[in-house]
Amino acid sequence: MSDIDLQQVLGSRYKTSLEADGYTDQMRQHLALETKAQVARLAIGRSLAMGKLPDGAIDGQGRDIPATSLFSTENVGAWVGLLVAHSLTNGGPVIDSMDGLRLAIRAHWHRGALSLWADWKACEENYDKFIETLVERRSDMPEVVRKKPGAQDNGGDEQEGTAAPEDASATLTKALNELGIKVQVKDAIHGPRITRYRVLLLNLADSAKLERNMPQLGLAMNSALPTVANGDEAKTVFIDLPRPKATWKTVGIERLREWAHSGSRDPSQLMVYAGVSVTGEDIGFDLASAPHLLVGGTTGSGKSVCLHSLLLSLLLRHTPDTLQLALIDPKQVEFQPYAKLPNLYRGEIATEIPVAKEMLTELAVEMDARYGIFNRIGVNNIVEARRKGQAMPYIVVFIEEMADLVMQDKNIEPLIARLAQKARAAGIHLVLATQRPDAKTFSGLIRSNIPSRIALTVQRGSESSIILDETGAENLLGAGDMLMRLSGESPKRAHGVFVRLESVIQAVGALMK
Ligand SMILES: Nc1ncnc2c1ncn2[C@@H]1O[C@H](COP(=O)(O)OP(=O)(O)OP(=O)(O)O)[C@@H](O)[C@H]1O
Repeated sequence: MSDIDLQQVLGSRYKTSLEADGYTDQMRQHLALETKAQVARLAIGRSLAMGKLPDGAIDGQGRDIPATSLFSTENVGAWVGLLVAHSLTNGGPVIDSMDGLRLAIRAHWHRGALSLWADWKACEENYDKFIETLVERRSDMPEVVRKKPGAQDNGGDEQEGTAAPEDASATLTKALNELGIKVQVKDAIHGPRITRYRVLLLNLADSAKLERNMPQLGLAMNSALPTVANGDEAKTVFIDLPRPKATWKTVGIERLREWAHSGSRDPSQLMVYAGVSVTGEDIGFDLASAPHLLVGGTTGSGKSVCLHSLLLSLLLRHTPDTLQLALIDPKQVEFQPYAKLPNLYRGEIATEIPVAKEMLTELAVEMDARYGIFNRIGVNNIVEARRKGQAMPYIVVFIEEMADLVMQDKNIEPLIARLAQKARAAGIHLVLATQRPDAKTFSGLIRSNIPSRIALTVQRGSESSIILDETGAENLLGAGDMLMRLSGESPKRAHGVFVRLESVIQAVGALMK
C-alpha cells in the first residue's frame, strides 16, 4: 500500500470486464440510478463481503469511469483500506501499486456485478424483492437505491448538497503548521464546491514551500488537490480547498436564465454563460471576441452539458435574424433537441461525415461571400457591415467530437483550419469539442487559431496541456468543474451550469413558441 497515493487513486479511472459492464448498465436502468458508478460501488461492496476472488484473469474491456464518481475524498481512504484488507486476508491481486489496485477493483466489480445480476434474476426482476435481498445482504446501498423507479427529486437543475459546508480554518492552520508553515487564517468563503481561505503567511519566505506542499495539504485535509494563489492583501494567499461532494451546490439553468435576461442584448456580441467562479460569481464572456473556443474533457466530465449551456446562452439572447447555429455531431444524439430550431444553419444537423464536410465547405464559401460584400461596401467586418444596414447573422459552428471528424476524413482538418484562421471578421465562430485531446486531432495550426479554451477533467497532464497549454485539468473534480483560458488571459477555475436534457428540450420548446 505504500506506493498508493490517494490523490492518484482519485485522479484515475477504473473499469471492469465487458460482461460485468453490461450488467452494470442494465442494473443502473432497473434501479433508476443516475450513474454506473453507483452500481459499481454496490458491486464492489458486494464482492468485498465475499471470500477469495476466483483465479483467472478478468478482461478489462468495460468502459472506464472516473474515480471521482466512484469514491469521494471522504471515503476513498476507507475503500482502499477495505480492498487492501480483503487482499491480505483472502489473497487475490496484491495491492501495492496503482496497477494492483486497478486489477482488484476490476475483479471485485466483475464478481459483484455478476452476483447482483444473479440476485436480480432470482428475484424475478421484481424491484421490491431485490431491494429486500440487498438489505438482507447488508451490501453498500447508496441512499438513492431506496428511491423507486420514477420517484422524483426536486425536479430543478439547481441542487443543494445534503450537508452544510464546514469551516475548516482550525484544521487548515494545524495542517500547515505540521508542514512547517506558520499562518493565520483570516476568513473563509464557501463557494459552490470549494472553500476559499484567506491566509496570512507569518513568514513570507514560506510561500514557495506552501505551493510545493499542496498535495500533502490535500492529504492532511482529506480533500482533492487544493490550490494556492496570491491574495488580495500583502502577505496573504488564497487557499482553495475542494469540499466533499455532499456539500456541493449545483448551479442550474435558473441561474443561466437570470443571467441571460438581465444582461445586454447587444446583437454585436455573442455573450455566453460558462458558469460560476470558485466563489460563486457569474462568468460570462463574448464568443465574438474569443473568437473561437476549444472545449476538451474526458468522457463524463460534463462536456455535453457545457455545450448545451453555451448554446442556450446564445439562443436566449438572439433571434434567428441575428444568430444561426451550424451544428455538427458525429455522435448523432447530443444536438437533437435543437433539430427544429429556425436558427439552424442549412436547416439540419450534420451527423454524417460527408454532410459535415459539405457544411464546412459551404461555411467557407459563405465566409468568402461575406468578404466580397465587405469589399463592395467598404467595411472590414460584420459589425461595420451591419451598421451599414447589411442583414447578416452571426454563425456559430458547434462541433461535438472533433476527433471523430478529423480522424475519419483527412480533408476536414484543412477546412476547419481555414475557418479558424479567417472566419472571425466575417462573423463565423467555432466551438470545437473533444474527449480525445491529442496533437494529432488538434494540429498546431488549429490550436494557434483557437485562442480560447475550456478544459474539463482529463486523465493526464499531457491532455490538459493540449487543451490549455498547461497542466492542471487532470486535478479537476469532474461534473462540470473546469479551467477556462480566454484569449490572452490566464486560466481561471469555474464550475459549469448543470442543464439536464429535459431542461434543454423544454427551453428550446419555449423558444419556438
Ligand atoms: N455543471 C455540472 N454540474 C453538476 N454536474 C454535472 C455538470 N456537468 C455535468 N455533470 C454531471 O456529469 C454527467 C456527465 O456529463 P456530460 O454528459 O456532459 O459528460 P460528457 O463529458 O459529455 O460525457 P460523454 O462524452 O460520455 O457524453 C452529467 O450527467 C451530470 O451528472
